[in-house]
Amino acid sequence: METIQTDLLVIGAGSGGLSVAAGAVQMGASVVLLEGHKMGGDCLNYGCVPSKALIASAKQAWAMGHAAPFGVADATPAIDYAAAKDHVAQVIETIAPVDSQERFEGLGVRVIRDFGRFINRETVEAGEYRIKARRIVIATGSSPLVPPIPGLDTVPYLTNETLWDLRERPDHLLVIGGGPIGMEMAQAHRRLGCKVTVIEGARALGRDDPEMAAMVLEALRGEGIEIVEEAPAKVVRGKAGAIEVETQDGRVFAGSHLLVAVGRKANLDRLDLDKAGIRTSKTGIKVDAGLRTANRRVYAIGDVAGGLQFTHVAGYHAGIVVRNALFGLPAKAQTDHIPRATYTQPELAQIGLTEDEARKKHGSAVEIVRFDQHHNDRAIAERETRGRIKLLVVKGCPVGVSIVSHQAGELASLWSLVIANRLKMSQVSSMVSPYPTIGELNKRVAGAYFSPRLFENDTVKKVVRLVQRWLP
Ligand SMILES: Cc1cc2nc3c(=O)[nH]c(=O)nc-3n(C[C@H](O)[C@H](O)[C@H](O)COP(=O)(O)OP(=O)(O)OC[C@H]3O[C@@H](n4cnc5c(N)ncnc54)[C@H](O)[C@@H]3O)c2cc1C
Ligand SMILES: NC(=O)c1ccc[n+]([C@@H]2O[C@H](COP(=O)([O-])OP(=O)(O)OC[C@H]3O[C@@H](n4cnc5c(N)ncnc54)[C@H](O)[C@@H]3O)[C@@H](O)[C@H]2O)c1
Repeated sequence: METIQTDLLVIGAGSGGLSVAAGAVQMGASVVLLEGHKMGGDCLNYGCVPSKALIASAKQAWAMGHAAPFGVADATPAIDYAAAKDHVAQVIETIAPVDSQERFEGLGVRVIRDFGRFINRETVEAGEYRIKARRIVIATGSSPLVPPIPGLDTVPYLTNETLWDLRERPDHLLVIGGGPIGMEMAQAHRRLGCKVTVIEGARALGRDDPEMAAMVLEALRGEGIEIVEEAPAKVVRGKAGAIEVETQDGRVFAGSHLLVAVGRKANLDRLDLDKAGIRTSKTGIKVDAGLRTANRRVYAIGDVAGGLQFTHVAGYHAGIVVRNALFGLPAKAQTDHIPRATYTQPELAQIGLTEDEARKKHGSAVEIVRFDQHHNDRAIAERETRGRIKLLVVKGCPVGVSIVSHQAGELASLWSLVIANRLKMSQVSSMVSPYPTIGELNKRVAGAYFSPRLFENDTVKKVVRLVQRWLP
């Protein structure tokens, strides 16, 4: 067994771990990176990248069938599901070099392709190596949660780890779980010609503002997706090609394939965390605001830290840990300004607080401003008029923004900047957006905030009349 001494040991080469390793090594630290499975982790291999690639195929198919209003005859797309999966594989292959072992070794990181487990508070073993590190970052991510639904273990089912290898197009895809994974994959498959039924135990897109989620759900139902809510799956039965899901209210839904998308579980099992004095909760590793675990030498970031589970959050955590572990700076992870988007069409984005959360925190001080996308000229030109921005403002500063738009994810970044820097609405309204862009929506909602203050204000009117009298 070889013993290695290093400044920083990173366990897991996914979105979070790769960002820490790249940042730390380029700032002069010696870095060892462990990866037991695929470089790039969930996002590249089983998550964001393949899902967005399949959504892109589905969008092409949809556009072909809905071109007539633009003066281009509709065509029935000849969908080759296996070829769409080839597209998915090519997209992964194109991005993979950025996350590869070769690239990281080129940066000076020592990459070990094995699973790591703690043997004491400062040492981890991986295969033939024993690594002793000044600081350790756990970035082992999460895996699909497979719920203990009776019968599930007797039928073939898909998760986000196996869906990408499926070559035959499902006739009828049943999806258990109406969260982001379930809804994104439901629409992609519907547009690729499958029947789709989503079985959701509570409210579909339930983490989002109900008013905004309802707009997306209406659009998805309009495309022919059956979305059954308040119907927890109780029993699963059947065989390949003929699967049934019975819900708690006794209804039975039959389909050819089943996708299970009911959330995630943190990857803790292989780590032997008790040997390092690291504590866990139901959702993952317990960390403080600086992402430090109960063992002060060890940090946990990304999905395994049990909070928000997004690639950009793992990347943000990486920046916090680099500041803490390398420079000893007391950086803290905030959540106020973290955006998220679900890439259905229309997309659904949230930055900061939802209306419910804002009312709980700020009570009657919350002002709500809405601006609908059908007033946006570019949206009208592109026939993408479904959408709304809903802005929550407290004492002149935005505290939350919910967006439904075909470009909601693109519109979100501005509001992250605004909330992160506690900018005021007056500063947002000083921005000029090029015409005609969907981005004008951000400016127009700021305008909608000021309109009543300016146009329905007697004092303003008196001042204008007075000034006009004196002007030459
Ligand atoms: C279908 C799907 C779609 C998604 N879409 C989006 C999206 O559009 N936008 C977005 O922001 N997020 C999205 N996510 C979430 C995103 O993929 C995760 O939040 C992100 O990958 C988390 O990064 P991470 O570094 O914490 O973990 P991961 O990327 O999962 O990386 C963890 C790595 O650690 C390795 N590992 C585990 N245990 C050990 C061990 N003991 N030793 C060594 N290595 C180990 C694993 O093999 C893995 O490679 C999606 C997720 C799914 C499932
Ligand atoms: N666009 C994105 O950024 C994106 C896309 C996909 C996934 N993700 C990340 O991955 C995480 C996991 O996504 P997810 O959709 O699997 O999880 P989720 O926890 O967001 O949603 C799971 C849904 O399954 C339902 N459910 C649970 N048990 C059920 C049962 N027995 N029967 C019926 N419904 C049941 C829950 O009520 C919930 O609505 C997300 O929270 C997000 O962090 C992000």
